[in-house]
Amino acid sequence: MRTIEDLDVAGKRVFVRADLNVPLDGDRITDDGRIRASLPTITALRERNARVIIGAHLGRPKGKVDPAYSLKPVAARLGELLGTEVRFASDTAGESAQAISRELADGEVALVENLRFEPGETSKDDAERGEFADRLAALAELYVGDGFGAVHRKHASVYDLPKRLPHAAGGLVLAEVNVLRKLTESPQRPYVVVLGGSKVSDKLGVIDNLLNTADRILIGGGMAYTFLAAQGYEVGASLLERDQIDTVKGYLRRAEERGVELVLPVDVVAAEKFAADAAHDVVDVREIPADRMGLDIGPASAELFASKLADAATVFWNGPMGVFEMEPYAKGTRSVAQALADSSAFTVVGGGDSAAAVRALGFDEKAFSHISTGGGASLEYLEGKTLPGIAALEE
Ligand SMILES: Nc1ncnc2c1ncn2[C@@H]1O[C@H](COP(=O)(O)OP(=O)(O)O)[C@@H](O)[C@H]1O
Ligand SMILES: O=C(OP(=O)(O)O)[C@H](O)COP(=O)(O)O
Repeated sequence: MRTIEDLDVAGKRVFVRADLNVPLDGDRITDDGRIRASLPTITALRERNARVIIGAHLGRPKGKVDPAYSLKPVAARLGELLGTEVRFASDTAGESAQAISRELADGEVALVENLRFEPGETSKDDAERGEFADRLAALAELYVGDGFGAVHRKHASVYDLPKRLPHAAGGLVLAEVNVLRKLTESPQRPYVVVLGGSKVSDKLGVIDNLLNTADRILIGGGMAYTFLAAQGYEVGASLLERDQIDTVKGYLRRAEERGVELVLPVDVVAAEKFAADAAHDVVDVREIPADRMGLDIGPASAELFASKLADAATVFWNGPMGVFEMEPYAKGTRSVAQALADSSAFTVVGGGDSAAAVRALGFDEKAFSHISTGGGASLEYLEGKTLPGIAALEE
């Protein structure tokens, strides 16, 4: 892949696709890790007198303008971290973005509004995505792909735009790929993968391939309930991908055939509703009440998972074990993070929320070998898949 050193950026408008998908509480950014991770590339471009136009997404607004998903607070935080004003365009590629891109001086920085406000960004239709990519291409002369957390998405700004402009990979994408490559080439064994979180339908598919590479897979978080249901347990009101139960039964079978240990929770924290102050109890997975939802793994599961991590030589972890944002459901995530922090294994934590969780729970980033900005992106990279956002940069 070309790097920014290979581009002549001075005086040019450079569109940087970053991943600034940070957790928010209202308009307050609760973890700015992804913004910080984007700084080195932006700074390197500014130092070389580029005019930097950043494009990114926030959440999943589904092709419609929704003020709750505005990137405006992100522009403000980015400006604070860079120590310079970040001009904010109130649209993605419309009048506001065009005017700002024309006015930008060398070394200045702008951020356009949430790219997912446009249906063309995420469309499955090549022509619709292409049309939006054309409009984005008109904002700049060069493209830098640096949004590692979104490189697994075949989206206009990730996949189609670099086909329209001379392009290079940013430092973050290069750094992430360098670390993750170690896990795909010859991971030290035992190699343990820990999966959790809430993007269950997105991430279930990776298990198929992980069964070829991992020695042990621990499944917690919202991911666990489809597995528990596949084993015949009632999961009450917990997160469940009902139409994936048969697929998951296949994973359970194949894991056994291949000698891969698939470890599921044995107890969970079952709450009356999705709230910090809801009534909640630890229950055995065989006894989840019909009107309760599992919002964390229980203490016996936390201990079991820690024991399954103790002898690991390599660990990849994506997805919190519970709703760590609410204190009553943070213990499982804390205990997995502690097991990784105590381990002498090569440990990689990936994902926007997983990275935010280890920081929010007070862990020193240095306790882990690498904290990746991408969850789904890392998982798909580990599967050995060609990721659209990387393939486009390699062309
Ligand atoms: N049992 C659960 N039920 C519902 N949500 C959960 C559960 N466990 C974890 N979560 C949620 O999963 C979210 C993170 O999932 P995901 O986006 O897949 O992870 P990442 O961003 O690290 O890739 C967190 O906001 C967390 O609250
Ligand atoms: O948060 C992200 O991924 P992650 O939760 O897998 O780490 C990325 O910004 C991609 O977002 P998406 O999964 O809505 O495409």
